[in-house]
Amino acid sequence: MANRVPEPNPVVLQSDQLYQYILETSVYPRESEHLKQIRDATATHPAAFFGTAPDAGQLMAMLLKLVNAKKTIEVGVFTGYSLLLTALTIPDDGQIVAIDINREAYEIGLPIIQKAGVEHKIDFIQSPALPVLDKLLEDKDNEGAFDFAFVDADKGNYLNYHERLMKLVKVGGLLVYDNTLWGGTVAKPEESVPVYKRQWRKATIEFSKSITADHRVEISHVPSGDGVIICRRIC
Ligand SMILES: C[S@@+](CC[C@H](N)C(=O)[O-])C[C@H]1O[C@@H](n2cnc3c(N)ncnc32)[C@H](O)[C@@H]1O
Ligand SMILES: O=c1cc(-c2ccc(O)cc2)oc2c(O)c(O)ccc12
Repeated sequence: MANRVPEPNPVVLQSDQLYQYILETSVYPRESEHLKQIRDATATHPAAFFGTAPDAGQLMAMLLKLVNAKKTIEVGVFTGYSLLLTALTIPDDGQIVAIDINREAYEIGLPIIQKAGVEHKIDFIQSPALPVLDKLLEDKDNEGAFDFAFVDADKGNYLNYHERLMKLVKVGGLLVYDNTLWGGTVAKPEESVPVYKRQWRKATIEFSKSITADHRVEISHVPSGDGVIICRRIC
């Protein structure tokens, strides 16, 4: 049913119809039943727009497969769309450290994650993410121990997350950041952007600039969903 409700085009594709075309021809037909259920369960949430865009999710699943990700970190879980897709994609003995300040939203998706039979792969930690990442780094065994990280939380902290994740993710591993086009506002004059969106717009532009200047990673900035920056750690 949720497939039939037009999704807002989070970015500046040529038209909403084009975004709908991508979803209906390439994304929804391949989306697992349990992921659909999480979208349905989230649809009436006042912050339903928080959920990772299904097209960006499909890209993420492809990346997880390409690097044979087994051990991952997720910062920003909400109701669990990106978390469930990660859990469905990594092997049965894979492991996800999933961090969010809000457990209430996670509990909306949790029964679906349980039905999907992948809860055993998830270590959900209710906390601000920075202290959790710092705690992980206190154990030297965690350095380079992760294959993949996905960040979809407070945009002002992306660079702080990046510095820590660069130590936790192995050379050759991927760090993926969501909302890097911030609804297309990054390319608009500040005055034309609603005031409430300006702070995250500025943080997003600064993050993007810093990542481009960071030669420890190869990057690709993809206009999928609300924009995704993919970083591959090279040293
Ligand atoms: C956009 S939502 C994540 C969406 C999720 N990836 C999905 O697919 O549904 C952002 C989440 O980040 C969480 N968050 C915000 N600030 C945080 C912080 N400092 N540490 C951990 N989580 C945080 C919020 O509680 C919220 O659930
Ligand atoms: O509208 C939003 C807002 C956020 C957001 C802002 C501040 C935080 O501390 C966490 C999250 O994230 C969003 C998001 O990830 C998305 O895909 C769409 C909209 C928003």
